[in-house]
Amino acid sequence: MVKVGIVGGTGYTGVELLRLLARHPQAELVAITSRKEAGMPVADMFPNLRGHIDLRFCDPQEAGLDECDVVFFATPNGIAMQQARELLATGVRVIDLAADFRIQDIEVWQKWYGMEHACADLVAQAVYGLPEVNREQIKTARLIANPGCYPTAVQLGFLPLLEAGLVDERYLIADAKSGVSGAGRKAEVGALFAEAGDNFKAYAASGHRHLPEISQGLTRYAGTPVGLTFVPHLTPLIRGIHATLYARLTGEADFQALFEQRYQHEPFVDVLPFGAHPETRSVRGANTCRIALHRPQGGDMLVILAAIDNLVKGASGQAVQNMNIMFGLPETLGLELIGLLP
Ligand SMILES: NC(=O)C1=CN([C@@H]2O[C@H](COP(=O)(O)OP(=O)(O)OC[C@H]3O[C@@H](n4cnc5c(N)ncnc54)[C@H](OP(=O)(O)O)[C@@H]3O)[C@@H](O)[C@H]2O)C=CC1
Ligand SMILES: CC(=O)N[C@@H](CCC(=O)OP(=O)(O)O)C(=O)O
Repeated sequence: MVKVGIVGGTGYTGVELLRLLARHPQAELVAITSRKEAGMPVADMFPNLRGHIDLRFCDPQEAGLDECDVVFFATPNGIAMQQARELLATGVRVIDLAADFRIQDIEVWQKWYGMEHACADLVAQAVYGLPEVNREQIKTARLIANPGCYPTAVQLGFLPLLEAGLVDERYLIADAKSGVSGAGRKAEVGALFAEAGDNFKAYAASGHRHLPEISQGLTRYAGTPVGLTFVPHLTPLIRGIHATLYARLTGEADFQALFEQRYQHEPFVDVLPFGAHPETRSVRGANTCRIALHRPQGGDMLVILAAIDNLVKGASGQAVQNMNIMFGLPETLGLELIGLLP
């Protein structure tokens, strides 16, 4: 059994980790932290976990995290980087769901995240936890930078085209929409029902902190710097990300076959028939990314549609997928979930 600790058990990614790990046949939850709720039974806060988890939240300082095999940080940006070194030194493996270890260029990270990095040297050791590109490195990783939600959908959508060198990498467009749970569980006016319900808007159109993360990945797959326009939107959904991606073609190929072959052995990427429209509800609660291709009017633009659940393949499901790979477990263990439709 893999002994698991979770720092930040009361946020949306934290409770999603709990939902997945409670039923995971090889995971034993030993510590779940919350500073504000220390002492409270987990199932009192999250009634869906009644009968599945009988632990109480505990303070991070008293959690005994160094006795775990792996610790997930489901905390705001800037927390894992303060504790990772100590945990790694005691042999604990770390999976950070925040962005502390995602960007290799520390100056770029500091600019976008507005803080000084506490352990820049560890960033070089971290493996970016997108199994579809880094599976081999994840197997032996001690520190995983779990990808952001938008970056997961956008990178999986562009990946086969950039690897094949069939699009103009200077003018990529990612038009992405997220549900409100992407903003986390903290109280925020913009996430109130009366603000986000029955409304639709773009935000951070001039620059979102996921831009450097996505660009870093796409540049690697293309083998040359990419030009990306990324505009996120807030939709009145609770869960889900839908990305509409645009790329100008520079060569001809059977694009459908290209995507199907690239993802044929990937358990969590589903390439739909050409011309289909993936829906967020088809992946709600599932660790799946559904992708479909379109070529409007047979022109030279390829449109890729990608849908994920931001809390599952976009966060906690992917984190458990990474744990499975790190501990030599079947990659799909505890993750064979079907989307909740309707
Ligand atoms: N929501 C999403 O769709 C996605 C989120 N992420 C990332 O995952 C991380 C968690 O997100 P989310 O669950 O939405 O966040 P929330 O804001 O909902 O939850 C944050 C959790 O962290 C704990 N926490 C806050 N500050 C500290 C601290 N200083 N030390 C220890 N624990 C702390 C909180 O509990 P307490 O204050 O009681 O200790 C709480 O349990 C974030 O970095 C986010 O960017 C990544 C992909 C998708
Ligand atoms: C809808 C919404 O607000 N989404 C969040 C992104 C989700 C996320 O948590 O990503 P990180 O892990 O990289 O922080 C945002 O745009 O800030």
